Amino acid sequence: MSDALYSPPNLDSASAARAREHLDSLTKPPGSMGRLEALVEQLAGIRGEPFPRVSPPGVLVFAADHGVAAEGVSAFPQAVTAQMVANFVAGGAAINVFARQIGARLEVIDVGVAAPLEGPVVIDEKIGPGTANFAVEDAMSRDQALAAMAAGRRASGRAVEAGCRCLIVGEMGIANTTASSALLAVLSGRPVAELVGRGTGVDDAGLAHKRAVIEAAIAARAPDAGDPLAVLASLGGFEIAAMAGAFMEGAARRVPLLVDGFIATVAALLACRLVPELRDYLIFAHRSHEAGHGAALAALEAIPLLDLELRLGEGSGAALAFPLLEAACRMLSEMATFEAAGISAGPA
Ligand SMILES: O=C(O)c1ccc[n+]([C@@H]2O[C@H](COP(=O)([O-])O)[C@@H](O)[C@H]2O)c1
Ligand SMILES: Cc1cc2nc[nH]c2cc1C
Repeated sequence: MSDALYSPPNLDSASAARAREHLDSLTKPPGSMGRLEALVEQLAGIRGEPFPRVSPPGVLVFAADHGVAAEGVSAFPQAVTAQMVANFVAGGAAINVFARQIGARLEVIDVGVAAPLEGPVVIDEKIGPGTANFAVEDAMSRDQALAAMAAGRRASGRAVEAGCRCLIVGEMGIANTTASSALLAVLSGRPVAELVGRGTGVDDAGLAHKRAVIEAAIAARAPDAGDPLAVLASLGGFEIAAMAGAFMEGAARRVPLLVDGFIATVAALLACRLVPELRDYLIFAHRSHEAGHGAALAALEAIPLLDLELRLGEGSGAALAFPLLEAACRMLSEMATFEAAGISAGPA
C-alpha cells in the first residue's frame, strides 16, 4: 500500500459496546429507537468515545469542471460550475443555508474549475482547468488523480484541526453525473443503461445521448476495473478524486463521514476500493433521485438515512441528515435511565 492510501484505525469496539449497553438502560423499550441506535454505536466506535459528539460539523464542497461537458451531456453549461462557486462565496446556495442551520464550518475547494476564481472562502487547490474530455482521452494522469486526492486529504485535515467532529462531503461540477456513471459502470460491472440518469435534468434524447457517450468512452478508455486509480484517471473528475481523499483522511482522523448524493457515493465507492477499511466510517445521508444511486449504494451495502428525492449535490442532502446524527448522540447522553427515572425496566 502506498503512503497515499494508508488505512484508518479499526473502530473502537469497547466504546461501541459501552454505548450499546447504555442505550439499553435508557427509558425506552430496547431497540425502539430503531436505526438511530446502530448509528450512535457506529459513532461511538468511530470517535472512540462511549458518548460521542458530532458537533460542530464541517462541510467540504469540492468544485471542478469536466472536459466531457463538451459532448453536451448536461442540461446546464460548464460556466455554471464557476457561477455556483461564486454563489457559495456569496452565501446564497442551498448548502450555505443548511450549513448555517447546523452551525457548520464550510469550505469550498477549487480542485479544477475551468474559470479563474477568487473569494475568501475558496481554497485554491486547482489541479488544472477541468479534466480532459474522456470521450477522447483519459480524463487525467495518475499523478493528477493522486494530487487531487491529496488536496481532499488536506481539506479534511484542516476541518478536523479547526475542531470539526463530523465531515459532510459534497461537490459541484457540471457533467459530473456523466463521470460518476462511467466510474460506477466500470467499478460495479453493471450496464451503463441501468446507471445513467438525468443529472441536472436532460430530456429523453439527452439521456440517450449521455448513455451513448459513456458507453463509447468506456469501450475506448477500457481501464482495468481491478485498478481503481486507473479507472479514476481514465473516467473520473478532480472533485471525485478529492472527495475520495477527504474520506481517507477523515477516517484516519476518526471522524464520521456523512456521504451526500450520487457523485459523493461513487467517490466513496472508489475510496473503499482503494482502502476497504474506510467503509466503517461512512454514513450515507440520503437516496438521491439520480438513477444510478441505488446501484452505488448497493455496491457499498449501504442503507441511507433519508429518501427525499433530492438531486442537488453540494453536500446539501448530507447537511439535511446531520441533525439525525446530533439527535442520536443527544439521545445517548441526555435521556434518563430506567433507574434514575424510577421506571420498571423488566417484563410485567
Ligand atoms: O448529488 C446528487 O445525487 C446529484 C444528482 C444530480 C445532479 N447533481 C449535481 O448536478 C451537477 C451534475 O449534473 P450534470 O447533469 O451536469 O451531470 C453537479 O453539480 C452535481 O452536484 C447532484
Ligand atoms: C444551478 C445549479 C446548482 C447546483 N448545485 C450543485 N449542482 C448544481 C447544478 C446547477 C445547474
